[in-house]
Amino acid sequence: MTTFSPREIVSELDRYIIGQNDAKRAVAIALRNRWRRQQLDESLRDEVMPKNILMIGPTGVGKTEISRRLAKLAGAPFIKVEATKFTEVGYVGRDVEQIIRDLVEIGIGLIKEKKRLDVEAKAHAGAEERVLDALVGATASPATRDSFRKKLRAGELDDKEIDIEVADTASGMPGFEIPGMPGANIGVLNLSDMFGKAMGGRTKKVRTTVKASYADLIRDESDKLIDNDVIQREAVKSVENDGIVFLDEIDKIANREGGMGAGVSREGVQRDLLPLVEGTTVATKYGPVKTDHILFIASGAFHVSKPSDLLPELQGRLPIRVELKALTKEDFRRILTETEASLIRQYIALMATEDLDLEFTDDAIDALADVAVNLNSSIENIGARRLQTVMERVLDEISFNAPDRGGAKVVVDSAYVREHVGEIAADADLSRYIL
Ligand SMILES: Nc1ncnc2c1ncn2[C@@H]1O[C@H](COP(=O)(O)OP(=O)(O)OP(=O)(O)O)[C@@H](O)[C@H]1O
Repeated sequence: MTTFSPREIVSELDRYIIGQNDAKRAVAIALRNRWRRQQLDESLRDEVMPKNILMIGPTGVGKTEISRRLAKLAGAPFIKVEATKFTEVGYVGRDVEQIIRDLVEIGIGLIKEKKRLDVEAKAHAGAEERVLDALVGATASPATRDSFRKKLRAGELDDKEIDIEVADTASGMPGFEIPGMPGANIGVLNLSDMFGKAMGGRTKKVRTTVKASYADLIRDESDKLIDNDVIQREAVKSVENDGIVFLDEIDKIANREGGMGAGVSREGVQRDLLPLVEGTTVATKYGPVKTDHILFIASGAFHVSKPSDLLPELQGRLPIRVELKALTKEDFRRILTETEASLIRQYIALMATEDLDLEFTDDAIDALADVAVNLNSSIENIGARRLQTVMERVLDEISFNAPDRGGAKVVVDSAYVREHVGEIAADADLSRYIL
């Protein structure tokens, strides 16, 4: 849980996402509200429901990115699901609960990672002992052990091969779901957990180098140091209080009449989703999870349908509406140059690994933005995603030949950009396939 103020949250998001201020503000307030709720007395705390958000805007303009970055900032479990997935043939109503089960798995991963960091030093020490066991045997004299320890720490034994025994994470009895009863695999999995523990878990022998063995051994040792029950309890709590569900393509299920052949009707999917958004309890293999305080961010372009086509109950549960704007050429320029992990920075860094000094002139950035905007308007508007395809094409040759050109400096200017994508971009039919 972050203690950032809404202003600080927005400025954090500004590092990665250009523009879209309304959406950033809305999610910043939602996140701050969670912190505020936690400060309340228990009795009032349960009454405060999250104000879920409906993001309206064309594809590729930052809806998912804003939500994902927000979750990262908050250390919150985050999941993105396409609402249309539930209209497919073969889905049954209660499948939507799987969203929450998946979110808990994500929560478990996050908490585990956090706990692993807490016990890292101890786990590293344990791993070192096991490497020494593998090198000199568990019965070697303390003096021998110490001399090997010195060499080990000096990195002199890094490439030596050893046999180690680590937990076989792929093992365990397979859990299976009973059709029509999602979550009914609980018993089976608990059994395998129980047997796993009673038998000390299944292990496998692997031959590896000293250096490479550490990752596995540290994971193994930290798993011994962290208590699974605590992780599960904390993960459920974190999902209940901090979880964020991003429901994409909500506009595609917004049609009220749409009875659709063999698939589940769109209104049916809305009805299935409603309890989750309103607050229900979902059975997971880690115990019941209440969805009352999970934040839902629904998103869609709403080109054809309107938010008012959603079921009234669902509309009421998505009270905050924000509109995201289509990106302009200037936005594209800024996305290329100003964001923390911009494509330009990524390519420069990647080429630097080949000792190639890559540079983009200002007019090259201009040309890249220009090509992307033109393609978006002539073929299909896919928003900032267009930059990826354009950049890939422009840099294809440089990227392919980089290993042969170590030490060189390559300057990409507007002429270079036009030379490499200009022709394709001008030919609408060709660009449909290539850019
Ligand atoms: N305003 C922006 N600033 C920086 N990068 C952006 C922006 N908008 C989109 N991008 C980049 O474009 C890609 C697609 O954006 P995103 O996933 O947020 O799309 P979206 O609006 O959620 O669309 P969809 O609903 O189709 O998923 C991401 O890699 C993201 O980093």
